[in-house]
Amino acid sequence: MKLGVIPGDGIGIDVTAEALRVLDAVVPGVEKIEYDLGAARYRRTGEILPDSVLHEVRGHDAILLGAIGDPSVPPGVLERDLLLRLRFELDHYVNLRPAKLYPGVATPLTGRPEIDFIVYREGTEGPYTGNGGTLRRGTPNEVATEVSVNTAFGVERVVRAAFERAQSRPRKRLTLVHKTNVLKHAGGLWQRIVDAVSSEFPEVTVDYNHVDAVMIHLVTQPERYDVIVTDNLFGDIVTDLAGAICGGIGLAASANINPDRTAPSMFEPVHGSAPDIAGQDKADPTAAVLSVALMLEHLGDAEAAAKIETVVREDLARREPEKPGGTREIGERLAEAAATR
Ligand SMILES: NC(=O)C1=CN([C@@H]2O[C@H](COP(=O)(O)OP(=O)(O)OC[C@H]3O[C@@H](n4cnc5c(N)ncnc54)[C@H](O)[C@@H]3O)[C@@H](O)[C@H]2O)C=CC1
Ligand SMILES: CC(C)CC(=O)C(=O)O
Repeated sequence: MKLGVIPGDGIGIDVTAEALRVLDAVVPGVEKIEYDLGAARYRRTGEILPDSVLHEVRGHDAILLGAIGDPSVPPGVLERDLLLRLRFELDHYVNLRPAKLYPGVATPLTGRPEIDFIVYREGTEGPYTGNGGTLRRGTPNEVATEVSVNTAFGVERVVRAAFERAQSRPRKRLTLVHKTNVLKHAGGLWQRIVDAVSSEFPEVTVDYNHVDAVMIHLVTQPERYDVIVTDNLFGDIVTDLAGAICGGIGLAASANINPDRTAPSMFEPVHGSAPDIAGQDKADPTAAVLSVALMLEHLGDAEAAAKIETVVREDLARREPEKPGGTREIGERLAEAAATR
């Protein structure tokens, strides 16, 4: 396996080191090429993602990414031209984000809700494409537009992938999340495509929730969800809340998948670069470690993926909520447990 590694910025660097420690313990000998991309390179050279690097990255079996974004760089520059460019150029149209409450993990919700759902977030369209513009900038009459791009092709392929996943899960339930009561053009397209594709999956129960209602249901009845399919922006927001109810954003893993395998898929935690705790041994590396498990599963090594998930599950069950350990300590614990399994 040839792995491209982009630690990126802030805690991306901290958690990636621990994710690789665990990978090495489970699958020794993986060839890793590390890329110096992110704020440091940008400050030093002005480069964000040179075409030559993008070309090289394409040749890997998978990419492991930490996080992108740094306060020393104007907001969005690296996020758009590095992270989103990778997702778009490598056609990561499924952003798969599992939300699972592991036994023993404290949730801010009352009781012991059952939480085990997966979000299929469209990854190449929506309002993240940069379409739009500004008129009369800096004047009282300034106009700003941010266009949400939704193509029938792009929506259908992620909807189909979500149905296939729902079909394979015991509950076989798929929820479209959108805002069709207001966003009639894009929402209408999503709804029509879900309706059309549903006829191919008669065993899957389909329903629909407005995204604002999902914010309520995730807190009051998270067990109602099995597979959620939604657009790029709604999926980004829904999965931060999903992380928070499952014990914290430091546990939330994510996979940017190119299901057609025309380019490598990219695995990264849901969280960002967290400059407030970067370099302080405070970041929980578990999300990055679980992202490695998603990567191994995608690459066909289900046994190694299951081993990582088991080790994480056992560690979470034993962790003291007030003293989970530092970034390195958690990484070492997980790697040691994985190596001796
Ligand atoms: N995929 C990516 O690379 C993403 C990058 N970003 C970028 O990251 C930077 C910071 O963004 P924020 O909005 O602050 O989001 P963030 O996810 O970096 O941090 C939000 C809060 O969660 C905490 N947190 C995050 N990860 C944690 C971990 N592993 N362990 C413990 N606590 C953790 C942080 O300390 C902070 O209080 C920005 O530049 C943003 O654009 C944001 C989200 C995703
Ligand atoms: C471009 C990213 C900063 C957006 C984000 O939060 C994400 O997609 O995970």
